[in-house]
Amino acid sequence: MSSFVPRKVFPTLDSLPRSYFLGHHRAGLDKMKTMLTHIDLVIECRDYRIPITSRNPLFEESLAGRERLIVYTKRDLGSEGKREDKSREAIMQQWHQQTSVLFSDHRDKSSVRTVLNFARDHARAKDSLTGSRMMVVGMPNVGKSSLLNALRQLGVHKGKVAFTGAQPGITRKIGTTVKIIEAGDNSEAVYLLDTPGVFMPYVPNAESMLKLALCGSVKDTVIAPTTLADYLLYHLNLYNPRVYAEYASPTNDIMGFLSALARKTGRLQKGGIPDEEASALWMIQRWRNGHLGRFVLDDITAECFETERRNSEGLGSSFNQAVRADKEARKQRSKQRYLEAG
Ligand SMILES: Nc1nc2c(ncn2[C@@H]2O[C@H](COP(=O)(O)OP(=O)(O)OP(=O)(O)O)[C@@H](O)[C@H]2O)c(=O)[nH]1
Repeated sequence: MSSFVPRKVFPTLDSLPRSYFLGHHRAGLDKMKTMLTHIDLVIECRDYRIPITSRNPLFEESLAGRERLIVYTKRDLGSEGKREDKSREAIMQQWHQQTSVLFSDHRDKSSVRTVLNFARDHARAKDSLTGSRMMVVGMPNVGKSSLLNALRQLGVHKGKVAFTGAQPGITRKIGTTVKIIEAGDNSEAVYLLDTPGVFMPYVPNAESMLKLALCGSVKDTVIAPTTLADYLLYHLNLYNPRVYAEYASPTNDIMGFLSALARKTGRLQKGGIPDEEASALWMIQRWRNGHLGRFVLDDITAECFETERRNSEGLGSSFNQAVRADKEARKQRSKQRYLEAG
């Protein structure tokens, strides 16, 4: 153990796909824009484990002009309830001086109550006779529907209305508004609208794509599971290699690690050959469920958010290019279909 040296950087993988902007993402975003005039508050969810990488600049461009609350979801998966969490969260608060910021774990009533109270106060301040309408937005699989269900459960004591799931793309269309707060003495009812997750048209670099994939924002078929597992192993080693002590000694060798994991967990193919791909998927799932350490993948410093924001502003033309390329590809596909139909 004392001689083990974790990798300090992960190799750049230029061949990784860097787009995942699907048809229902575009359609969802277009619809959100048309509905914006009827919305009093946009609740934007970002993943606590990748607070910088899960920021989608499209929301800034498309949903500008509405008051926004940023909720960092899945806090339980990125924090261990230690003192460092407080200082990390203080920095994250500082990033958004003009915007309110909250942190949530959909199973933790006190954090859900904080979001509910914010919504109630916002509605009271607006003082509308017809109630207040809010919209929850965010990247795929960030936890929007889970938050909506938790708010409804706590606010009006009603069961789950929105489907949730471990893979992205469960919500495909904007649903109907759901009541999360009853009308009371001092305020009208509050309604919340669930929306489909929207991915960014073009991810600025390969490492960001790995982070988004690891946190479940893209389907598990987009990046090879062994590549993703290698990226996770790199982070596990930086965090604490002892976290996987029951499966293997500290190592930077992903295939050796996956073989050991396959043998320990019985993931073997015919002839007793370790099934590395199945083991990679299992390892990723373990981490996503909080069983292989709870930590944040992005660097959290006072400056890094601003640097990232400036960088993504510089990428404006790439975003537009990606959108144009996507439009062109769709045009070509429909032309092809038309020709095939004869
Ligand atoms: N541990 C933990 N898991 C969460 C939390 N919020 C959501 N999840 C899980 O994350 C997964 C995705 O949650 P959803 O609510 O379906 O995410 P979504 O943003 O609505 O997903 P899309 O339909 O793709 O837009 C599910 O497996 C949830 O159980 C959280 O606060 N903590």
